[in-house]
Amino acid sequence: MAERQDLTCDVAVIGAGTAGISAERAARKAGARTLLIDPWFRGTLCANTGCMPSKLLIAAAHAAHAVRHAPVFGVNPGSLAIDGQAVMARVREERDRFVAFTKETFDDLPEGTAVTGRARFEGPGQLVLEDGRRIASRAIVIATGSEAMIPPPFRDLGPRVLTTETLFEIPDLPERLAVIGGGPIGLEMAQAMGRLGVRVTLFDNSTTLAKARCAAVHDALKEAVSRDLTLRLGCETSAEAVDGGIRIDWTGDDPGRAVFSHVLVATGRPPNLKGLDLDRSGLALDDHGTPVFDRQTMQCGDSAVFIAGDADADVPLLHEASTEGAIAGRNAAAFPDVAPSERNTAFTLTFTDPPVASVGASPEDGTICGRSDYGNQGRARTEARAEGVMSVYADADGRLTGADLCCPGAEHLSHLLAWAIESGATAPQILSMPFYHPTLEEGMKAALREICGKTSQPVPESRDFGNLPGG
Ligand SMILES: Cc1cc2nc3c(=O)[nH]c(=O)nc-3n(C[C@H](O)[C@H](O)[C@H](O)COP(=O)(O)OP(=O)(O)OC[C@H]3O[C@@H](n4cnc5c(N)ncnc54)[C@H](O)[C@@H]3O)c2cc1C
Ligand SMILES: NC(=O)c1ccc[n+]([C@@H]2O[C@H](COP(=O)([O-])OP(=O)(O)OC[C@H]3O[C@@H](n4cnc5c(N)ncnc54)[C@H](O)[C@@H]3O)[C@@H](O)[C@H]2O)c1
Repeated sequence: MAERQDLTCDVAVIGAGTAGISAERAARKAGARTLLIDPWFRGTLCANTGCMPSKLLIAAAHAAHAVRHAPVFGVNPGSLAIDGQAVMARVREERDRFVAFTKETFDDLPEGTAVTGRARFEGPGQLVLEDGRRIASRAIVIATGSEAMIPPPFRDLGPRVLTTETLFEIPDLPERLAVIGGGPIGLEMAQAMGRLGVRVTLFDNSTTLAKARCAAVHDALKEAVSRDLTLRLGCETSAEAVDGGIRIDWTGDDPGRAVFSHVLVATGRPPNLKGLDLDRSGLALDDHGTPVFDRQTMQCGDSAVFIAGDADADVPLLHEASTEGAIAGRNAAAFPDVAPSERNTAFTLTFTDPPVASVGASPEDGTICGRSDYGNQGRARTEARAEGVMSVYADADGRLTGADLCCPGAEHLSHLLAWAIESGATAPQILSMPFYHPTLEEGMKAALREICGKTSQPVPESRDFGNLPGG
């Protein structure tokens, strides 16, 4: 039998996804000898089964929608034919390119850094791989990601029940799809499938989609997605495998039953910590079994263990995984000289059409709110996509604190608002910036002026405040 080769390093990173790659890189940059441990090194969740394949499917849906919408402009492209197999083949082909890019990162690692295996805690600060090799390290970063949660009624019903681990592997578009869960995954995939000609019903046991914080934004989102799919909110579902599909029974205002060729379960992604034997780690765990940590240092208590990405269940988003990895890796290398880092303004963006975004503080009592209606906005009208709203929040001095939006261009407008909030800008300061005409950005002016009015902040005198020509 080959002799076991224990491994030694300064920083051991568990998980080679976005957070782990970033942590290893940051620790190495800080001078640490690192190990990056993963059972597969398959590339990141983002590239394989997350952000990128989902956006590829959405891109196909946009193309179908544009063709369907073209007659509004007097452009008649003829009848629309969607080749489901070609749609899915392109998703996989382009996805594989993204995966190959992320895998190139592993080729660039110094010799011996990548360790194939599954790590778990054997004791405080002690890691072991399933083949028995032990890892001696000064610090550890946990970056094991998240996994799809499948509620009991949908378990063990066979391959017709999909998660995003399997959705992008289906050879053809489903005939009739039930989507369980109206969070970002459910909404993005349900609308995309609907636009690609799939009959889609989206079920959520809550009455709020995408955890929307603003009623006007929620109404706009509901109205938009209802054009592409059937929404059933506030209902419980049960499911059974039957000939040719999965039968779903639902409760609620309009209870019923239907058979779907496929079901996509998108009911949340808890952290993937099960196999880590955290009970042996000596770390303080919360009620869900997740290590208690400081989000400015990513340190778990005062231990030499750090956590980053979806594994910490804080903000399961790509840019946060990457930032948290960098903070955790740098601090793991410097341990015990751990330094806090400023975190970015909270920001979520769901890629529906129109997109829905939340930035910064929520519309709490005492916050000033200004609103822009995009239902008649000039540039949006030229493109026959005038709909939705933007709510912008500010403190009593007119300083922007948050925003909720569901309107054309929200993907970009929400970035501008996040940057404005993070730079501490006030409504009058943003109003004195240049606004080109005709643009979707001009639509923001109404909300900003309303904030000026409500906070007695002067609208800049050198700017006209009448209605814009054309909308
Ligand atoms: C369908 C979908 C769409 C998404 N779209 C977006 C989007 O548009 N924008 C956005 O910001 N976010 C999006 N996200 C979220 C984003 O993809 C995640 O927040 C991010 O990829 C998490 O990165 P991570 O490094 O934490 O996890 P991962 O990339 O999953 O990495 C975890 C790694 O840990 C490894 N691992 C697990 N257990 C062990 C162990 N015991 N030992 C060693 N290794 C282990 C795994 O093999 C894996 O490689 C989406 C997610 C999904 C599912
Ligand atoms: N554009 C993006 O940034 C993007 C896109 C996709 C995913 N993500 C990330 O992935 C994470 C996971 O996404 P998600 O949409 O799976 O989770 P989520 O937790 O955000 O939403 C889950 C939804 O499912 C509903 N639900 C839960 N249990 C249910 C049940 N038994 N029956 C019916 N409905 C049920 C919830 O009410 C909720 O609306 C998100 O938190 C997000 O951070 C981000």
